[in-house]
Amino acid sequence: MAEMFYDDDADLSVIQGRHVAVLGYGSQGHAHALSLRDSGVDVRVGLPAGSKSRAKAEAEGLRVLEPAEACEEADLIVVLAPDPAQRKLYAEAIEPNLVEGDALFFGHGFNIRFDYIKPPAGVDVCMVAPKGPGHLVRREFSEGRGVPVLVAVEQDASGKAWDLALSYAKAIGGLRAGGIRTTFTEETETDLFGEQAVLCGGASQLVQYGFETLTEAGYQPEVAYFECLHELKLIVDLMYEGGIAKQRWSVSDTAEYGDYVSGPRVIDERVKQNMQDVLADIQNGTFAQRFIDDQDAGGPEFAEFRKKSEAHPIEATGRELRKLMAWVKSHDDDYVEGTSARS
Ligand SMILES: NC(=O)C1=CN([C@@H]2O[C@H](COP(=O)(O)OP(=O)(O)OC[C@H]3O[C@@H](n4cnc5c(N)ncnc54)[C@H](OP(=O)(O)O)[C@@H]3O)[C@@H](O)[C@H]2O)C=CC1
Ligand SMILES: CC[C@](O)(C(C)=O)C(=O)O
Ligand SMILES: [Mg+2]
Ligand SMILES: [Mg+2]
Repeated sequence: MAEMFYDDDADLSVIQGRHVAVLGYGSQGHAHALSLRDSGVDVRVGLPAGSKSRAKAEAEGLRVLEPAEACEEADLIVVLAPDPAQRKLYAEAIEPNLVEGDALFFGHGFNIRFDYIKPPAGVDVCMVAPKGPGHLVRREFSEGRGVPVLVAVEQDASGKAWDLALSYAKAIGGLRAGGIRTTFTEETETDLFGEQAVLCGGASQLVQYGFETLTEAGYQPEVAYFECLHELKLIVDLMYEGGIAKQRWSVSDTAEYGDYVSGPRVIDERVKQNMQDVLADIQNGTFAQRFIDDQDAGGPEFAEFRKKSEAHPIEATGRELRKLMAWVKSHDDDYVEGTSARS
């Protein structure tokens, strides 16, 4: 059984006694910076001079400094820039400003797990990794709820790193939903697996294949969109509330019987073998190497993938239909319809 932690297990005053630099103000960065601030923590944001995010952070009343300046002022640095940017950010802005007694925090273990960052002794190295997108981490916190977190200590130089990590997790609302004690390795490998095989890669491919199968058979794209994408949220909401059992409780017996007959036909044992192959590539570093090599070359493969996916016909159909459903709207003012890139 996992070791679980809730609000009563953590002392907020621990993180309230620190000076925090949040590096990056994107999906996770804005959520952590604003929720730490709202929890009474001294926060500054570190962003490069020409950063597009500067105006957003300043509009929220946050102090924004260059990353190196923010790190120099702080005794706790949380690295929430994109994973492939972290190695250079660490070498240029973080490492020169780390002193004994400081703490280095991450929202995901990628750079520690794959050895792109090697922190010095004398520094606590911790992770508070939300199990949800940053925009939801902030939305849930603001509404008095929270997104679960995985918490890990890689290096306990102070002897108090665990209490510090738990206090941080409480300050961003993670312990309202529950924190699980883990390791950087377990978090990194399971997170990469989940997003590739199930949550993002698996689900997106399933939806696109469903849409293609119906439209290529001559059915209307709008019907295919409602069936394969729009309704998926409503079905997943039931799973979120009560597991797969509750979803099966609510759908018709026809759907439930079809689920048992055709689910394993569509997602057969070869899919499980594919998942095992994906997991092996994560564990042996093949995926990390491919991603970082592409990013180091300016991301040509990434840009090609993104362009192809944005051009899939399901996106255009969905854009038109969502305009007609006033209640289906983006909660995020800075989201630009039709793009995967963050503005
Ligand atoms: N996205 C998510 O929901 C989740 C992310 N994580 C982890 O959190 C971390 C952050 O990911 P995510 O929030 O998606 O990142 P984003 O892509 O949203 O981060 C972009 C932000 O980082 C800034 N940035 C880019 N380069 C630098 C730099 N060199 N120095 C400082 N700031 C920089 C960007 O500035 P500009 O505006 O100028 O581009 C922007 O503010 C990663 O480790 C990720 O794996 C963990 C759980 C979920
Ligand atoms: C599912 C994708 C994720 O792992 C997340 C939101 O938890 C990410 O890296 O963004
Ligand atoms: Mg994740
Ligand atoms: Mg992830």
